[in-house]
Amino acid sequence: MFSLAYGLWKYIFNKTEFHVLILGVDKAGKTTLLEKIKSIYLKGEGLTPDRIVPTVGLNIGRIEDANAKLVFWDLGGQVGLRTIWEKYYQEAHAIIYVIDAAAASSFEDAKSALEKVLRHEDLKGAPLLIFANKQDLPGVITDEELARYLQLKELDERPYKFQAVSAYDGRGIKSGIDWVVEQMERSKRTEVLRARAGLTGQI
Ligand SMILES: Nc1nc2c(ncn2[C@@H]2O[C@H](COP(=O)(O)OP(=O)(O)OP(=O)(O)O)[C@@H](O)[C@H]2O)c(=O)[nH]1
Ligand SMILES: [Mg+2]
Repeated sequence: MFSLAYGLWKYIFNKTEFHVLILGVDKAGKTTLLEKIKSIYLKGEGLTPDRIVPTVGLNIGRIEDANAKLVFWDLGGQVGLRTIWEKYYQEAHAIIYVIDAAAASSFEDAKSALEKVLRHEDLKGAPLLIFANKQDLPGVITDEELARYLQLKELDERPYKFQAVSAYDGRGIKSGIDWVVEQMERSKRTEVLRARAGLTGQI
């Protein structure tokens, strides 16, 4: 009886856990964003930009919002480290792709790396949030301009959104996260990952 009641309690009150993969070329601002996300959602935790170094391994961040637990995986974007990205694809519910909107010289690299990500079978149907980062800098391009520049046909195969953000002042981050949570909650891919894990509401 107790286990039945406990099972029901867990079913009702346990929040779904989602895995969000943060990708993008080196210096796009992924780790700075992750630390800003932590400081927004965990009230005060999170490193300041001056303490962040280029990522070689994996940074993990965990937050909770009203309905969901989110686990962020932030990987290194240097060319030699991008082969590691695909090891995380199968388990990811969604992708946040970060672009330095102030560095026109990085756009081509960012575009071709994103094309490769979107072509990968293991990410089929995963919602994609594209952050046009560094909006606090002069001369940045907007999220709409970035969308026009990228023009990827692979985008049509999944829910996607462009969002202007700054990992320094935090603008745009919360509405981006709200969007990605909503997408993951209703995503067919979430059902597939859940079925694979063989657990209800536990992936
Ligand atoms: N002005 C400004 N600078 C930023 C912003 N986000 C990141 N930066 C700076 O951009 C540089 C790279 O930031 P990182 O967070 O290390 O970039 P990354 O994408 O994690 O880089 P890798 O780990 O090498 O892949 C650092 O000097 C950051 O302080 C932002 O929103 N505004
Ligand atoms: Mg990093």
